[in-house]
Amino acid sequence: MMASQYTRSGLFPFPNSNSPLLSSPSLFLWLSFCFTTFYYYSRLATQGQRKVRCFVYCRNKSTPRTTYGFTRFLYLPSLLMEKNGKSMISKAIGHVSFVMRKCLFSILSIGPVPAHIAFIMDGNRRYAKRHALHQDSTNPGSGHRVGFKCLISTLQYCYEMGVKYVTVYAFSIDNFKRDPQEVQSLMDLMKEKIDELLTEDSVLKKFDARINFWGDLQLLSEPVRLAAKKAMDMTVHNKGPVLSVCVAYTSTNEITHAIEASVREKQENAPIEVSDLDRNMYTAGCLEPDIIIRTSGETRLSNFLLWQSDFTHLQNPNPLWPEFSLRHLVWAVLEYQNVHGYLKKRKGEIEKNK
Ligand SMILES: CC(C)=CCC/C(C)=C/CC/C(C)=C/COP(=O)(O)OP(=O)(O)O
Repeated sequence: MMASQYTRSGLFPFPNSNSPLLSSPSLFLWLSFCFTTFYYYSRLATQGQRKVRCFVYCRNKSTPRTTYGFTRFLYLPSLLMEKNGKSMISKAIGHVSFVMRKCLFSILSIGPVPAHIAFIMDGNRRYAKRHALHQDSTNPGSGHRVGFKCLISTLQYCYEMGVKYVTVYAFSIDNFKRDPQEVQSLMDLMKEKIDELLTEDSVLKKFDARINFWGDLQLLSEPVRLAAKKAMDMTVHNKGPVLSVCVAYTSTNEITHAIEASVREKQENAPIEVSDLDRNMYTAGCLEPDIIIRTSGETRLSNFLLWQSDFTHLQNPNPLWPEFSLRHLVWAVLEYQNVHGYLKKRKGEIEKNK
């Protein structure tokens, strides 16, 4: 039904747009320019320099001496300027990337910026397998560790863009059925990472963000439950954006709890309204997600935010979660801007007929 409203137009290989951004070729060219420059800078900062540095320090026997000497000569200034483990050049590149992101996000904000983005962080184990990360029965969480790093950079981009709520599906109730050693290792990782989120230089501190944990927290191991509670208490008065972590969560479980709580609140035989359930959902007080992004190309919602997603734009990019990057996030927002007008109109019509 939606597809019939679309026609291809102009420079942008997208359906017809309601967003002023997508319908303007010059802005699109600007966006492409900013993004490409940023992308190559950030690649240089994260991968290139590290690889070259490894190469310079750990020359193996097969490296030709001239190549080794030449590379060393080229990168000597950056090595000399190294201060506190981080070279001044990589710091400068960090600043440039930040400015490029600012430009990119201010161009993006010409269209509607989503207030709430939710992520199903799928594909961490497949990533570990594909990249042959050290992962055996005693250390099953290496893909999830890379996944956590990706979560931190994604949070940073979302908050810089002006997204107020970010929600992530970190552990479903069904995940407790996995191998006990894997569950234990994920719980240990969760505890470690929650503690890390409370440190001075964490992304939560930087943006004065609040953290929520949604789910049947009684099912969690005690250390994780206590860490989650401590994190919620410590950030409850923060005024910045919000991170909600769904752990020991399924949507059907959330709905069941909301029904039970609504029944408890009501007088005998009083009818239960949709608004009663809304009030008793974990998500009460939070806007419905504008976009749900599930990585690794999976197209199912897997019992995630079913109650809250009737007007949500679903996105299924192909990369595994640890490979998800700024480029995929920007693409998701552009697609959302493209369908935003249609979703808003449909929502208005349905609310009018209620
Ligand atoms: C504190 C905090 C928010 C921590 C979150 C850490 C993190 C990245 C958790 C992801 C958990 C998870 C079960 C992902 C699904 O990938 P999968 O294991 O199902 O991988 P697969 O799809 O390849 O099987």
